[in-house]
Amino acid sequence: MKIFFKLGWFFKKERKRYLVGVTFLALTSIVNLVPPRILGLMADQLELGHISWQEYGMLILAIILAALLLYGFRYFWRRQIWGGSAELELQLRAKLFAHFMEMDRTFYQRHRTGDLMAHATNDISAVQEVAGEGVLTLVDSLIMSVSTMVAMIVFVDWRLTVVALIPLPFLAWGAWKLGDQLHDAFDQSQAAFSRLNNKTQESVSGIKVLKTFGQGKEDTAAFQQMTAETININKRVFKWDSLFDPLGTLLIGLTYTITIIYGGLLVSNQVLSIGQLVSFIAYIGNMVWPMFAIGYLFNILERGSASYDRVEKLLDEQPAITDQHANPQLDAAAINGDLSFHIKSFAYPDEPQIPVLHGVDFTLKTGQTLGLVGKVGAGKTTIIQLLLREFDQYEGQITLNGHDIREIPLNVLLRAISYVPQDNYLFSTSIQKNIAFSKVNSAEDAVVAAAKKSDLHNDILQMPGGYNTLVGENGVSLSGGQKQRMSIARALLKQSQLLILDDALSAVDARTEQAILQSLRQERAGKTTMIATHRLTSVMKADLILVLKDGQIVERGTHEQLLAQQGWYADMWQRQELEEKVGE
Ligand SMILES: Nc1ncnc2c1ncn2[C@@H]1O[C@H](COP(=O)(O)OP(=O)(O)OP(=O)(O)O)[C@@H](O)[C@H]1O
Repeated sequence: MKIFFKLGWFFKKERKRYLVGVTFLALTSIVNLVPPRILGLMADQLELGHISWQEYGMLILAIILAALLLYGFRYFWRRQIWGGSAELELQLRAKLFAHFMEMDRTFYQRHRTGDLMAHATNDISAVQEVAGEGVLTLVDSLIMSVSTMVAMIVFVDWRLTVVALIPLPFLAWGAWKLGDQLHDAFDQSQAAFSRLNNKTQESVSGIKVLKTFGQGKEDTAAFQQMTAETININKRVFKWDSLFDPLGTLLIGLTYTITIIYGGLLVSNQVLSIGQLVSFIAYIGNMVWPMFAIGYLFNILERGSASYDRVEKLLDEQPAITDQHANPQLDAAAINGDLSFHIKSFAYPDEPQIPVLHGVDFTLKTGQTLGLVGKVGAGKTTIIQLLLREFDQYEGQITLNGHDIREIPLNVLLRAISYVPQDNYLFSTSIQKNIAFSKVNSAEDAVVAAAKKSDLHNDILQMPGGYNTLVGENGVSLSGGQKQRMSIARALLKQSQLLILDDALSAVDARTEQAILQSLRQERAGKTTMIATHRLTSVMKADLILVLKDGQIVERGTHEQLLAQQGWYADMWQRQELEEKVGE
């Protein structure tokens, strides 16, 4: 029952809807008492043998009228209560999705995609059932059982009612015991479902890798094992359910037996008429559903409660990156490309004892280009991530136009930056929409211009539907180089103060790279650009090049200055030049 309190905020908000729904539900239960009473009256009249056709017709008419009323009442409560549960589903889903959007990347490192999907689907459905089926079952069974009991006492006999309903408390006891076990079992079952979801998601996403490594059989076996484990956990739920259902049947049977023995005795002693006994037996029929409903209700409520706890736990997680220190006065006009970066030390939150950056200091003026080079794992992407505010807990300060980036509202900061990451993501939609994603409602001309600047236009024209070709999961596959250039087109369309390319040209050939860099230089004149790369030709024209090693700047200068220093850069330059020549 706790779940009704947990969902108090929702029922309060939707109280009008639920009041109307519950009223019609109560009317339904009360009208349900009429047919058994009429049956009893008919039986009495038949026994006495003096029922007229007219009386008979009136009674049948009353039953038809009751049936029609029941139809109308059921329609109204269904509309209200099912509508309420759909509303809860909508609100919870919207809340969860907004939360997902707000969370930073550490949240996505803690929770896997399949797990989050399980929360957004299975758990929310279980909670939604509480507001629909749960409310219905609780109210209906309560009103129906109480009103039936009153009808049994008023229209038939209080002694028969007390004796016949003796088995009921045992059922309540069974349901209470069941509830205890179910909460725990459902919690484990939902967690197992999350794990299974994760496994499915990972296997489907990684299907190409699985197949190329010939791991299909092994993965299928691992999946089967996980499914078996999930089913075993679910069996605990079935076990408790299976123990309860036969108990209900047994106790109902007992009620009928008691009624026939004791009710028969009362009829033969002329305390009751045959008609009253017929009504009573029909009333027991009305009690069957509420009796079973207890177990069913506990099932819905415990399941909903376990799922709601899981959803709440997720919603309670706070993003580490917030606008807590933001100055709302700072808007896009306050930001330019003057960047200063002073990081004394930074470590990733999951490995706080290992500093990844130390003593990284540099400044860039609007319009300048920065090159970040260095070995794999040197810290290039980490520098970019700090600028994008993916992590905040560093010692030092990063400023844009003199404002600490933590004081710039996050949406203003991110709008001022175009970022081309190492791994590209394509949405399942057209090429046009994939490019225009960075600036929705862009004119077609602007999209084409961005594609031309990133040397993608001719490739697109050769695709079956041109700019309308579908890409992503449901569409054609693009080559690695095409994906990278699409990502660059996206970033260029945004025309922001700062453009960051993180190893964004690694999959294109040297000639294409130079063509793109050339158009970038024209496009980005007067704006700041950062290029992290392994290919030194990408940064040779940069105003400042930083060579990173183990999170520290080991060399800095222009291309010519670095060549003159005869260090890692000069060495790498020679090697890459040689490789190029050998390649040719
Ligand atoms: N999320 C993370 N949590 C913990 N450590 C991380 C995380 N991301 C990166 N690292 C570590 O930080 C160091 C710097 O990584 P980073 O990705 O910045 O290097 P990089 O120079 O961009 O490398 P690459 O050229 O391969 O892209 C590496 O040792 C890496 O293992």
